[in-house]
Amino acid sequence: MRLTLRRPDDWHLHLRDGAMLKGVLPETARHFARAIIMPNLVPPVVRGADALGYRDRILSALPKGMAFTPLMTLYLTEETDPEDVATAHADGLITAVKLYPAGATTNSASGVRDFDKVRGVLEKMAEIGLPLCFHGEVTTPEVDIFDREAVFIDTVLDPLRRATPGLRVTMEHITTKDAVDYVTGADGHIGATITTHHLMINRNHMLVGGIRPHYYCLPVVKRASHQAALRAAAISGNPRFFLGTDSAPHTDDNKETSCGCAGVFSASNTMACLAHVFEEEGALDKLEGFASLHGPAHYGLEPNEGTITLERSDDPVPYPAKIETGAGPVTLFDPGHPLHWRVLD
Ligand SMILES: NC(=O)N[C@@H](CC(=O)O)C(=O)O
Ligand SMILES: [Zn+2]
Ligand SMILES: [Zn+2]
Repeated sequence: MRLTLRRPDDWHLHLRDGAMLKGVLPETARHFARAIIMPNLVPPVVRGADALGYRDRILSALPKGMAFTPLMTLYLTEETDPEDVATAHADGLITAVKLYPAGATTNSASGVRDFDKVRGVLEKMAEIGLPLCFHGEVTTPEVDIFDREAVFIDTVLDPLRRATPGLRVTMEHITTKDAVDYVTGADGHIGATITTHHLMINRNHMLVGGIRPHYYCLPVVKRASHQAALRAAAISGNPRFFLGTDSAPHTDDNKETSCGCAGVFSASNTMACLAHVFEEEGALDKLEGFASLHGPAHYGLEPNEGTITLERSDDPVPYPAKIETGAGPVTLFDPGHPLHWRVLD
């Protein structure tokens, strides 16, 4: 069986920099035409000039003959200048601004502690129609890590949206039924990305029978009922839900250790995984909307002209356990069962 789709985009991607960038970029560019590039480098991509430099480094790292458009973002800090953001937007340099609550995830130390301090930037963004992407978890020490997304919705997101009418928002890598329900029911311009791995695993996969560091990411995978809600949203055809892989490479050294980094690297086999999920759900006809159409519509862009074709075989399709990068080996997401789909060249 074959399935042809508009060429997909990845609306949440970490490419890092230097040797890691060189190693992981082809894995995404092989299947995806565009991606929203996360700005959580060290130091982060804060000003328009930083985004310009980073975009150049990405394009220089792209192997000859591959086509790929990085859609750049700025990392919101309490010092971000609304005018710098507006200029970067007017120059066509950035597609969104990314909000990390300080301390919520990998390289988020320069993020926002006091939301009043970014009010001016958010108002400017609402005025010029520039979307805000955010990592939606509170960092309050007393709040259980499995509850941090749901508490963020009630205590940060909803008040922030009410205080900034017209702000276009993307809730990144949603992991709960609470988020699905909020995004489904909210007024105004709102969308949510869902990762490949949150559709395929829940916390039992990470913790039963041994701890699997390559399944550890943030927001952490939740119980099976939340996974089911994410699957239902992904196959619903609701244009508010679309693919953001959150493919987030860390070297094996940094994952397989007593205090491992958060992040799942899934760029290479994401499309095979998604075909598996949508087939399992009897919803292969909804995959194109999720991976290729809803994201561009949310960001006000045209879908890609090109296509990719997926092919199903009865025999499992092999894929590498890890990729070698100049920064070290990076383990690829393994859903824990065979995959039968491949993207044809
Ligand atoms: N998702 C993750 O677990 N990690 C991401 C950061 C993020 O997207 O929160 C990373 O940069 O490694
Ligand atoms: Zn995040
Ligand atoms: Zn991410």
